[in-house]
Amino acid sequence: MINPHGEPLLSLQNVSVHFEKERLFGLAGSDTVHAVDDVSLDIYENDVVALVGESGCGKTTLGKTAIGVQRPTDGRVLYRGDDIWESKGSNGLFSRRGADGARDWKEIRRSLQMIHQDPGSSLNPNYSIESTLSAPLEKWQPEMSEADRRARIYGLLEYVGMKPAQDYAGRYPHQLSGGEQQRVALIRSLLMNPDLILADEAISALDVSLRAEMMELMLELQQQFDTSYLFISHDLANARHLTQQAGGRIGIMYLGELVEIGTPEQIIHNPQHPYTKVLLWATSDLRDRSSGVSTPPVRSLTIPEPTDPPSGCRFHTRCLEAREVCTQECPALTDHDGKGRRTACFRADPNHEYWNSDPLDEGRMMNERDASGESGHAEGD
Ligand SMILES: Nc1ncnc2c1ncn2[C@@H]1O[C@H](COP(=O)(O)OP(=O)(O)OP(=O)(O)O)[C@@H](O)[C@H]1O
Repeated sequence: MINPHGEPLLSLQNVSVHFEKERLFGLAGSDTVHAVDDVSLDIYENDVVALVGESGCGKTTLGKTAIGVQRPTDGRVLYRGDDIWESKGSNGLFSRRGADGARDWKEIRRSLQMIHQDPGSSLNPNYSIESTLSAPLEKWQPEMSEADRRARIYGLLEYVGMKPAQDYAGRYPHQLSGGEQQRVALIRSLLMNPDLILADEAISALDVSLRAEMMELMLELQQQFDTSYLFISHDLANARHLTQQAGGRIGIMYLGELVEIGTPEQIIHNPQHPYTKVLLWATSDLRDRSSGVSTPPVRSLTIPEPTDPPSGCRFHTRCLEAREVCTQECPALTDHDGKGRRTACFRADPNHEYWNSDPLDEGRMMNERDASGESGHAEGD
């Protein structure tokens, strides 16, 4: 899928999302949160893309922007070539198939679905499982008879291991385990016949033993329903598990930016971006124990605030490899070796002036940190 053919299903073009945040302690004015900055990403039919990064790096905001739930402050999101915000209308409240032929927003909405970390909160507690699963079929396949609908729902419940289906169909969400609720949420999304499902930390709340099972199920159902997944996780090991089997890609985010994207093979076994190496170090299942490195490969544990991202490469304040040029210039996400993987780091370019740049002036860095009051937060806060 790294060199996919055909038009992208979804194309994020230079997408930024900024939020205005009131200042604390009654201070006048607001700060701008750079939740997502200048991200471009194409997602194809039957694609699987996993976004990974530490808490607050913008994964959810980017995912919601991809499915049209969050409006970008800059850039465009195209669904099969149509700008989804033009289809949605300027106030985001109405749908239309305009004179200019813009695609119907309702069609886009159905095509881009989401499952959450907590399925309990997205399943209506007053509806039985059968009613919950009937609703999308009644809406999108109104010609289907009641008997066929029931057969379809029972068939899927059995397929995901909820047997006897008749018993489960009559239950209410609170009568299911977390894993069962998540399977129902997945089936409900799939019954909308979507092109893409945003799975935002969809397996994080499950017991470790159930996570692999849920990922297998997602992949099996992907084949049946012909859908793509945008999978959000803070866990690189889960992202690898899912993308490896699906021939997908892992995208690494740092402070609102996509800093590296490639196949799981490229990201796990040959990472180019220093931040990807930090994530690998922090993932006990993937850490290279033979390296004997017992401390994280970073200069500083402090993660800068998204209201005040560092100049140049945003990772330079923590990067062990940073040089002076990294404090001034922002590296573009680039395919440096023509193998499809893109990295936003000067070190991936053997001809970049980085290699002649001076080492970082530690004294100046310290002064800058002091001057800014070291406003960031430490990893794990
Ligand atoms: N509606 C909002 N208003 C203001 N700031 C927001 C809003 N939504 C998100 N943010 C901020 O944007 C940044 C990115 O948040 P986001 O939830 O996208 O990150 P994330 O990587 O998904 O984090 P997590 O893994 O903790 O869910 C954070 O600093 C967050 O506080």
